[in-house]
Amino acid sequence: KCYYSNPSSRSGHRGGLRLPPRPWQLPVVGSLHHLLGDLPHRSLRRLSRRYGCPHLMLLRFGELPVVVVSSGEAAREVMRTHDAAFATRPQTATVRILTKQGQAIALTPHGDHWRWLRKLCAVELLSAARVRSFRPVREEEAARLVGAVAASGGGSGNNKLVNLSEMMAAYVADTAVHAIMGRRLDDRDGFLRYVDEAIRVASGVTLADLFPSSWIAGALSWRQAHRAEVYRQGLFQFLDAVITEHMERKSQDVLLRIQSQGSSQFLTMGTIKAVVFDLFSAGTETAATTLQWAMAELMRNPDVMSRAQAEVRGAFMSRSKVLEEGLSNLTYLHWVIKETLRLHTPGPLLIPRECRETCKVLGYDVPKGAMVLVNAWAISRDPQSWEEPEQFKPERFQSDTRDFRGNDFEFTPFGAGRRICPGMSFGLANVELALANLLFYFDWSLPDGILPNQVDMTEAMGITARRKKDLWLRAKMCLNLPH
Ligand code: HEM
Repeated sequence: KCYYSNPSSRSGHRGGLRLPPRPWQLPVVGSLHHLLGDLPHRSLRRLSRRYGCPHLMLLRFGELPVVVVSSGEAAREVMRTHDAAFATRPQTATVRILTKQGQAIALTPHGDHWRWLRKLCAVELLSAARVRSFRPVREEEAARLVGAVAASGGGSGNNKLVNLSEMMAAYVADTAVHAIMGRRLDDRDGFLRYVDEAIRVASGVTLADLFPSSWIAGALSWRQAHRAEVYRQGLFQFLDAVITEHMERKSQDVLLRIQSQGSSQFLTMGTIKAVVFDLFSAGTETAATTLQWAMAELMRNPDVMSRAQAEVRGAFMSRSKVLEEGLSNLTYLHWVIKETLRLHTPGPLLIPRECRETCKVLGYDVPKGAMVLVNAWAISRDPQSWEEPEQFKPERFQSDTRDFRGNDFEFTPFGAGRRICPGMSFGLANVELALANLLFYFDWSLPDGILPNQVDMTEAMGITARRKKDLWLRAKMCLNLPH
């Protein structure tokens, strides 16, 4: 225990700063050993509880200071009170390689380029009017999802197991691409492989990031850098083909229209590709993950499934199909989605931020340059803020008016402040329509021999909280498909 700092020195004053408390550290690696063996958001919650750091905790990954935010109170300070000071993103070596040819939005530092693209999202790409205009695309893709489930085992009389995870991921990818580019991709599976790889590559931290002062670490990082470079080149070739074909068809796509008018210095061809991929990837993984957990929770909680299904069928039975304009009346389904986002926050640590200037948070100094991780997953399961936090109970929202739109800091699956997700309405519209359709047309059951409380809820290793195993279910069609 020779490296254990005694409790009184754990929130030390150093260089005139009152730093947040920290668990014991090892020389060189700092706090990294604390994260071994479990998912990052789970390890960080365990650490903050064990070492009595309920709000803020200071870690060190190699030489890099990392501040972890674990309470709604501290999240409010970071994403509202001092939002401007925390509105930039760390530029790791991998991020620099990935954004060499064009900066998009999610990983881009705070500044004019990012501000301009956010405005473009708010006004053009993801505005409420634009999201409404995608309705025919969503309805077409939701009908295809229902058709695909019926064809692969859910048709009447047929009751085969279907890989619902795979089908929902395909639906979400097709909807995002179809809406943004005007049609589906021929090579959707190739695209999904790039998204998968993007999340793995972008979340990688190299030795050079951990030990910026060491040339040896820099030299040893070449292999990771090379892998990121090869990935970037492959991705841009793929996007070249997609965008060239798109331009040849002269689609009136917003990004290309603005670029052809030369109305901004920021919108180079490299930026267009990067933004298109940012929107595809940010919109695909998160919404697919939400749908997969929602269906898994419904299977684990048959009473919730019955109530949600009764609501959807009651609302649409007379019209024999699900219509988007009726979705806003489905209060219970909306609670189911909220509860899914609370328990299974798709980005459990949001996207890392960086402190731009030393800043006082709840009496502690967060040093300039520190990476800041908001553990939104732990905060939305915090027993100080939520009753029975580990239980899936959509009814809690009957009396609890907290929402995920960035004003309730105990519940921020879309982040908050300047960096809040600009695709929230688009993502939710995709999730709601698909879920309503799946519950309307089919009765669902588990594979033989599996009881509701045995549904596997293991999360996969990584920075997103996706399911480790695909969800295989039996679908029995209850209503005829509309012609
Ligand atoms: C259920 C669906 C979704 C969830 C849970 C989600 C969640 C998030 C989160 C947690 C962040 C980081 C916020 C922060 O750092 O404070 C984010 C950022 C972002 N999201 Fe989403 N997202 C979803 C859907 C979408 C969709 C459909 C799109 C676009 C098509 C999108 C585009 C983006 C972009 C561009 C950013 C970066 C914003 C910036 O850095 O300024 N997201 N999202």
